[in-house]
Amino acid sequence: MVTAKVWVLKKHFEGFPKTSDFDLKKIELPNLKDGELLLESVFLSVDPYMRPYSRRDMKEGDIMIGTQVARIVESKNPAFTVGAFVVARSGWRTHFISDGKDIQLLPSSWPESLPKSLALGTVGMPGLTAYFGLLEVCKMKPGETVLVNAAAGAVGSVVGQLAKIGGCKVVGCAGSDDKVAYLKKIGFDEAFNYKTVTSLDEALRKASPDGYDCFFDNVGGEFASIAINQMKKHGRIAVCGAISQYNDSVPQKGPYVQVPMIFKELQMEGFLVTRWNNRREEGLKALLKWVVEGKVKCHEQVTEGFENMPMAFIGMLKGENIGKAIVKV
Ligand SMILES: NC(=O)C1=CN([C@@H]2O[C@H](COP(=O)(O)OP(=O)(O)OC[C@H]3O[C@@H](n4cnc5c(N)ncnc54)[C@H](OP(=O)(O)O)[C@@H]3O)[C@@H](O)[C@H]2O)C=CC1
Ligand SMILES: CCCCCCC/C=C/C=O
Repeated sequence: MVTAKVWVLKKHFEGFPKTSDFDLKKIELPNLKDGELLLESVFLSVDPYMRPYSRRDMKEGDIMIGTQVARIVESKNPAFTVGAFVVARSGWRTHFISDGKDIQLLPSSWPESLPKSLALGTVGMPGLTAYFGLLEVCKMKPGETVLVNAAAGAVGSVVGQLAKIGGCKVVGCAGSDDKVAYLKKIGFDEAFNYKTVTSLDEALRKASPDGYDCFFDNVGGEFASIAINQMKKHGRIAVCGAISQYNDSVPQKGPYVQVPMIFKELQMEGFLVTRWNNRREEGLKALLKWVVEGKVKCHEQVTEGFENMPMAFIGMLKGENIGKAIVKV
């Protein structure tokens, strides 16, 4: 008999999440039936989507949603061997049972030297978000200028590096000087701290006086309202996230997008990475290749200990992470 530790949503978040909104519980797992596997989480992901999705999909008392890299510790399913690593969407749990249908083995070409936690970041859902958002929504072309915010995070840092690989000029904004230094280190052409500039409008203009062809928006709100005015004619905006609004109790008011959209003839498209689930293999293969070749650099903010999951989640929402926020069990 195995005892799993799980984090449940004790109370729906009101405004910014608090550690008291979570409860740590223990669950006894039953013995395996034929066809089942017992898995042990090794790395867990904390992601912004957990904040809006908790309100949409969860009720109080549910186990927190989320993804992990897990090791198979027992198998009664001939398709899965003990010791193999998988990506699962089993929520905030140390151990769980699967029938093998809802898990994905790490690609067989995964190098032994590469941290398996990258399957939750650059070579996982956030990397795929950058890949499909840039290629399919922004439709970036060589020679164009790409703007990305939350640029030092899991998605943003990949967006900037893929745009460089694609022959673009890249401007990134982030919320600390350390993050700005990181962006320059990984090849962004221009980067600035949006929290310390005197005028966001001026900083965006200085970074690209001709404006922007593509805007990969992870933040929404006021930032997006200002940036939209600096799009070039026929520019494309990929509305990926709106993290500046996820913790609002009262919805933010405009300014509104219609006038710049009309006069600049912009395209603005929201998307979910799951739209390209049928091209997941293609995206992961490309991302893994770039990482192995050293063309895409990865950084992780690793919090040690399953008991620190809520703290890691809250820290990520506050902007404490450079690169992907991960919890190591
Ligand atoms: N559409 C889709 O399918 C997907 C969308 N997303 C979205 O992409 C965005 C980035 O996700 P991800 O890369 O995982 O997260 P990050 O690793 O970028 O972490 C979140 C970052 O957001 C920034 N941030 C937090 N609050 C604010 C705020 N009020 N204003 C501006 N910036 C803020 C912080 O960076 P800083 O210090 O720079 O402020 C923080 O580090 C999120 O909006 C997320 O919801 C993610 C995956 C899939
Ligand atoms: C458990 C994986 C779910 C991935 C969906 C991500 C969509 C994100 C939207 C905003 O953050």
